[in-house]
Amino acid sequence: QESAGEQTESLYQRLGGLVPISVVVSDFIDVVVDDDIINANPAVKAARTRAPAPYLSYQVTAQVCYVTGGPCQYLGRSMKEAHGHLNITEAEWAHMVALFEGVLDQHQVPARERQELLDIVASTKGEIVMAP
Ligand code: HEM
Repeated sequence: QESAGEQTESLYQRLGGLVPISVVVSDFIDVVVDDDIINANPAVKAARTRAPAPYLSYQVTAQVCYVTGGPCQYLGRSMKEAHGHLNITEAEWAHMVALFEGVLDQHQVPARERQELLDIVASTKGEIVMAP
């Protein structure tokens, strides 16, 4: 079972499915919405009324479930539509990645899955970072 299953298991399966994914995403969103460096961006702070933490957790969980091969649909906006007006800077991006790494470490996500998640996040940078 081990040797046959391992090659074909999706990232979604290797992460343990929707329960651990939703917990990690929710913790990550809570850390980001509480963070002083991220909240120093006035457009991001202002967007919190429109997009409160539970809503972001829901959308990001659906997105992660979907892109990792899980049984979800992501029906939210594109990353460009969701972030284009937020003037997110390189420094804010780097800080968000560090916060995400911290949450992945807290939850002891294994090295391979951790790297795949970081690669997925990195692949969205061009659509999200709008300022130098
Ligand atoms: C520094 C980095 C980021 C910041 C500060 C940030 C902040 C935000 C904010 C404020 C919103 C709500 C925007 C609005 O409704 O006006 C939002 C939406 C969203 N973000 Fe991010 N975000 C970041 C990176 C990411 C990344 C890396 C992902 C996933 C790969 C992501 C996924 C989403 C999703 C799925 C939504 C909801 C889209 C919708 O409402 O349709 N964000 N983000």
